[in-house]
Amino acid sequence: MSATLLEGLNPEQLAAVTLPPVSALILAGAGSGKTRVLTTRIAWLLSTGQIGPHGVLAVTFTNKAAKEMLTRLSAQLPINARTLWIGTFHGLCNRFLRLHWRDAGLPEAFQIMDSADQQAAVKRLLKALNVDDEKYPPRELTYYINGNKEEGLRPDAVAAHDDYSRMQRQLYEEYERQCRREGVVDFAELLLRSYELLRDNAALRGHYQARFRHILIDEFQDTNRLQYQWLKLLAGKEPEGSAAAEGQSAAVFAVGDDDQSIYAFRGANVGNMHDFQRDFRVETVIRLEQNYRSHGNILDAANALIAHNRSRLGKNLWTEAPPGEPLRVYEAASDFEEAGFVVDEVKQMRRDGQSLADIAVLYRSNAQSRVLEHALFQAAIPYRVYGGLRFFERQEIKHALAYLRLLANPEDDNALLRVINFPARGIGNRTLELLQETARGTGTSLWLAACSGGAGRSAAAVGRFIQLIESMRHEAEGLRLPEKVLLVLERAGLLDHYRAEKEGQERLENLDQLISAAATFVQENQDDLTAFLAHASLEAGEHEARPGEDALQLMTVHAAKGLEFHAVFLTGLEEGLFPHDNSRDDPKGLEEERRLAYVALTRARRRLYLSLAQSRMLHGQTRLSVASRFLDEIPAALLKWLNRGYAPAAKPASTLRSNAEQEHGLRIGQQVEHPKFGGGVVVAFDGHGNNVNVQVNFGVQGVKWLALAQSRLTLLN
Ligand SMILES: Nc1ncnc2c1ncn2[C@@H]1O[C@H](COP(=O)(O)OP(=O)(O)OP(=O)(O)O)[C@@H](O)[C@H]1O
Ligand SMILES: [Mg+2]
Repeated sequence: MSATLLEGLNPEQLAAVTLPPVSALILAGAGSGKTRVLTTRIAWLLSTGQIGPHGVLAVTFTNKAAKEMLTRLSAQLPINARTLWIGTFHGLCNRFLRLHWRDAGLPEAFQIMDSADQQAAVKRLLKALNVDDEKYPPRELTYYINGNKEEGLRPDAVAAHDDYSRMQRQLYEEYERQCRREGVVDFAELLLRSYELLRDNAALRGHYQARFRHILIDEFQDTNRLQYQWLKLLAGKEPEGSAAAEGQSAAVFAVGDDDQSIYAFRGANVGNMHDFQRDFRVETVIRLEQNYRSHGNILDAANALIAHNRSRLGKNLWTEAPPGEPLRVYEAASDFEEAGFVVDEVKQMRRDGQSLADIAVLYRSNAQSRVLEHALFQAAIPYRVYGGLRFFERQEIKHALAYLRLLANPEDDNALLRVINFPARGIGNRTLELLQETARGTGTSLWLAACSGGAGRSAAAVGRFIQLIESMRHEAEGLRLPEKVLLVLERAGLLDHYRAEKEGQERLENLDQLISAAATFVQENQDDLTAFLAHASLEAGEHEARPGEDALQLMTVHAAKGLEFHAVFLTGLEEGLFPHDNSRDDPKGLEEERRLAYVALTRARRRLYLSLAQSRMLHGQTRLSVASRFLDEIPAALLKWLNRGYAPAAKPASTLRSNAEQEHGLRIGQQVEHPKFGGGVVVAFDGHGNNVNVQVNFGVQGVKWLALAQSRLTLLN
């Protein structure tokens, strides 16, 4: 059995798969067979009877990778896949805590909070304690809590040197109390709690150390400190100096590529690769240098790109495969045209018999998917957004659409239920039940029930919500569709809400894309809210790939790690987008962006498209952009420009531009300052010359039309 398992492996791979039970590091570039070696080693250990399924623990980076590994193993071997501990760090910790909830001090049915839940919990806490959330912004506090947990620090171990940090520490403590009371754990807690349980419970630790004799970890370069500490405990390397643990530690088989470390921004510590060699006295470091995935030109491009990074462990990848075709570069006039290009090429490949599932469209930021999805929708090409949601299914988009639906029709119960308490305004479940009862009793909508004052104790809060919707409806009259969208985002408090969230940046970018979607809709169709809402529902559901249906794969570059496809489109290769604005001025950040680009290029087996757009719609407006430096870092001989130097579109795609914009630099979404009304955002303007009128949303001060010449407005950005 093991002979066929090992067939086709190259000598280094074979050596790695059949290593004796010692700790080892497999350091190798993309597509060199790391994941394959890891899976094959598990199969080899099992099939040669060196260990039973219960003795293996393997960590993957995604749930999908875990599932694939399990499927492959149970196809190869007569084993019950469920006995194998294969999963992500979070998945494995969850499994561990479910088994030992009592020892871990958790309720049996503890619930897991995702990051949005956690943020909401922190906000609730601040409110309950009457803490000023401007002084202690929820986002910052959540970051503080998670950061400490990832360092393994409980409140009593956190250093605090002034009043502010003492308060933070106290809030951390209160937050923990609240979680305990409610029986919930956040992501960081899953890990920390598992770690502490192993650390403090000698019997359990002994049991698991004796059990898991082989621990294997894929994508080791992206583990964080706490994950590494947890591994050390599990493998019997902790506590330090404990003689009992020495000599019987598990064999840890770590597989990684420093060039693909792309989660430093979330605390991943590539230094773990170095520490691992020291802590586990690793004597065997195996390098795999043959790439089996990509054609030569693709590999050469990736190698050349990553060579621009300074901090590397250094390795060189080669392939026996032929050079193949050059990389195809397409410079589009606009993001719409870029999407059109992707659609045309996908159609052609489909005609040539290529399955859609083996084609991936990659982008740096989630919000970029909107334009691509729109083009695919129009071309009726089924697609799936991998590792994320389709644009119109994203939480923030659904919230914004629900407000818009209420503007169009306040008696839309679903929309009302979605946002009556989002952002939180103190309207609880009991109030909603009461409203629903009233509505049922009188056979009316929730809106009418709410208007009739049937809201019990929270009547005032409900009243304010009704007022909010009414005033938005009033203000929206006569506004253009994209302006209506912006008005809703501002007035309903969605922008403020997500600005305060730790991971809110991506959601803000998506909301921004909703304004752009509205602007496009007006251009292509009509300026009508109801029609736009219908369009959004259709696009959300219509061409959704059915389970099992062949579908194009859309995803962020982060989500593509470890995967491979026949053909890959890497889109949006523009300065500011990729490399991302956030990292351009920071050399470390730039190197991480380059590693990310390296991950993207190395996903392709045979065909790689690189595309960029000279203009892109942001905030409902067209912005011009410059080609990404990464394109210059790939040798020109490997690139085939399909249309170099394409002239920008003669007319900007946005209809929001007007004379005023040129003369006064005004634009929708612009921040302004007024001596009397304070800070505001431009929502509309018209007229020209000396007669420009501008409409500004001053938040609590209301939305006002001002004559620009006399307004004493300062334009801020
Ligand atoms: N010895 C081999 N012979 C033929 N194909 C191989 C061999 N080793 C690996 N492959 C194939 O090469 C491709 C890349 O392998 P794999 O995904 O394991 O690489 P990896 O190093 O894990 O890549 P990444 O760094 O992107 O995660 C897969 O299709 C795999 O089946
Ligand atoms: Mg891999």
